[in-house]
Amino acid sequence: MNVFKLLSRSAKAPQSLPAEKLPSSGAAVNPQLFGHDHTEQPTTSSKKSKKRKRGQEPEDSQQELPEDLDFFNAPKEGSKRKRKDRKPVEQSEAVTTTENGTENGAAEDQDDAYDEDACKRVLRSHKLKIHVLEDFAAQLEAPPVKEKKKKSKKRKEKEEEAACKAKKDKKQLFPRPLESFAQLRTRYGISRGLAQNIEEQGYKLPTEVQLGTLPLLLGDRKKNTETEDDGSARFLSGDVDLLSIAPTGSGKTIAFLIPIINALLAEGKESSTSGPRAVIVAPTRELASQIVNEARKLAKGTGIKTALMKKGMEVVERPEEENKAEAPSDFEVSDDDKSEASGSEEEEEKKDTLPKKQRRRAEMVKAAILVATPLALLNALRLFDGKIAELPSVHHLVLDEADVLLDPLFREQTLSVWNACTNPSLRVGLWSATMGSSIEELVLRTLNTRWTSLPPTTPPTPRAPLIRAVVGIKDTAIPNISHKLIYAATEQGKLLGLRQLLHPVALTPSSNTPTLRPPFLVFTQTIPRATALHSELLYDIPPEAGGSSRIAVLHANLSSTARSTIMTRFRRGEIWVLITTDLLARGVDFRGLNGVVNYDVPTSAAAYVHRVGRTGRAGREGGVAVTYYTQEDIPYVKGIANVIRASERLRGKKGVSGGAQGEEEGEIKQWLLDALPTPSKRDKQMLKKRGVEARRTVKDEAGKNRARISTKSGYERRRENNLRGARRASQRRGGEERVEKSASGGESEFEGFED
Ligand SMILES: Nc1ncnc2c1ncn2[C@@H]1O[C@H](COP(=O)(O)OP(=O)(O)OP(=O)(O)O)[C@@H](O)[C@H]1O
Repeated sequence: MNVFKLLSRSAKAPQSLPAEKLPSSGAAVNPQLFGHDHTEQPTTSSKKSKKRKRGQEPEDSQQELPEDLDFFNAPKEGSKRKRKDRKPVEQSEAVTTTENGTENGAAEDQDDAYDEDACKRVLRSHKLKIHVLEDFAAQLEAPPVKEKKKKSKKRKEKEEEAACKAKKDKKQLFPRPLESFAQLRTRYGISRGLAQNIEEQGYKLPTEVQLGTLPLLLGDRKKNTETEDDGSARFLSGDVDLLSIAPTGSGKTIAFLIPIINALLAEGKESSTSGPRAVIVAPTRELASQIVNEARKLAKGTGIKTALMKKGMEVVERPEEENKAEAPSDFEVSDDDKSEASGSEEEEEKKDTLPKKQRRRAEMVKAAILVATPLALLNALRLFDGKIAELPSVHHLVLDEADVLLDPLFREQTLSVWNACTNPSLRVGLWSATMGSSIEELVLRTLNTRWTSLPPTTPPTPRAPLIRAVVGIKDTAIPNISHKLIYAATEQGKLLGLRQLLHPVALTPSSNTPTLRPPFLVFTQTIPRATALHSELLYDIPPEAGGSSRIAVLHANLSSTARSTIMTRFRRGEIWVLITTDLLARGVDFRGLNGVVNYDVPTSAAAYVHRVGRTGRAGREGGVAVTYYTQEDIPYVKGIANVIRASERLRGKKGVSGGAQGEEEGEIKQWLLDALPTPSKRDKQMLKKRGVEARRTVKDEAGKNRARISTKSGYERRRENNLRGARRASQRRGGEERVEKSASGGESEFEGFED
């Protein structure tokens, strides 16, 4: 008897969730994950907030919300400025208005009520920790002197001492948290156009990562002018490099886009012609195009353009000879690419009237913000002689999903892009929901190398500090979803389990299977497994419910058009079940996704965090993450079980330390954690690199990659194989007979036409 099977059977049947609590039923009243009350009521140093536990309804949730909190509802008549009436905001005007002060000044009066204790309390309640990274603090205390001579022993010792000291007094910062998006204009003086766009997007209450990092990146003007400076003013000037680790779906995208768009607007029109001024790198095309959409919405009407890097676009001027060699006569930029390249529709219209030959040259990116995958950008930067062209115009570099971009898989490409951004005042932002310490070290090393290789300036330019902001517990899944870790024993068991999820019977409260309503994502380890699972499940959805059109597969081997069509259909709700690989594990935002199924276990704890983070976005409750594991996966499941337990601890479940009595019971019991083996470091590395060995793709006789996912037993499959073999053999025999006949006087074979 298998102990895992026995024990997982004993688990309590999960209760079905009320319909209104599903992610697909709409946006959450509050997008924050922790410490809601501090932002619901303006906090002052004298007021203490009452904490509400996650999952518990706010007292007034049934009542009508105050207007400033009712931001997810349709705008009431007359409450919103009409788009048509809005004049495009001139960049210069935006800056002038900003400099002249606030539009209504309403939030300014609250500023004085906030003292440092209040800041500390709010940041703590939102589980937000902000530090200046140690090495940097040490170096700021003793700025690096570029030495020609070898360091003396004494000097080395001194430096080590300074580093130790800095480590001890690790500098924690307490910037004034952003209470509402309205404060972006009143306190941080962002441009009016940008503020209007934020308002039109319905964003009012900032999430944890936004309330902590926006003040850091926009620069707290007030703090800088205060005389009683405790030394933190230089870190709050806005001129910082940032490492931000915040839960999935917590709104990191707008947290890095708002400061960039604002800075570009402040720079003015003059610099708009000299190449991209901000580069955002993302690991997949899907994520990159999502960022482009977000940026375009935020920068609408401001004159700031955003482009998605595509094949055939250029970011640097090439010598004439290279252009000739690089533009083959049959090359033409697709209509789609063209509009992305310049971002201006009028320009595109003009170009369409040009003779075809003139349009054949690669499109030059004119947008101020360029979003790209590392490889696409690197290809565009690669010169004829193999060298990488420089991008000195870039002042802002963002690595979204920084840990995967700096992982060995993308590392070389990402670092090449980073090093191509040669502007000495380049500010870098690294964002992700997970960040290993080795990645942090790599970031520090890279920044150090870049700093020491800069030519000396007079007067010396102060080094920008590297600040790290962490929301919640690092590398943990979001607390607002429920996790099911199910032992399925075999591959067939997993398929049966998934079929139960697809079958409407699974939705009844009495059912012993998890409740999972479409739309949901199903993750597999490899592309062949995703396609095999798709063919197996293709006819599982009844025709009355839409049949095979409701289920689709998305992976990197599909054309980009097919990929974007599937994404659009899934977002529209036409596809209910999307089978995919880790291609969609990171960053992609499907707001109303009800669940995630890990059909194959993720290859690391971080991969689990990102995969399951596709549901429960922006504080939505009711998302479910189902993970099946088989006998082969047992050596690797402990990491995932630990992540689930930590997430349940954040949620406050019973049976998990920190959980209160009377709360729901946690999914991961102590006996399971005790029973699961701890994988070695090497095992973990191998798993990350190769996945579960038993699930790796095998090549069939025809040399094609095949993955077998089927409910058929081994006996049935053998019988079918034998039959197929017999049929092939008889066909071969028939063919040989025909050849023999033709050789002995039959029609001669066709041997081509004579000249
Ligand atoms: N302040 C806010 N209020 C309400 N919704 C928000 C807010 N900020 C962001 N959102 C929404 O939250 C969703 C998730 O945002 P986003 O994709 O930026 O998350 P993320 O932190 O980058 O997630 P991931 O780690 O998965 O990449 C988006 O639909 C976005 O529109």
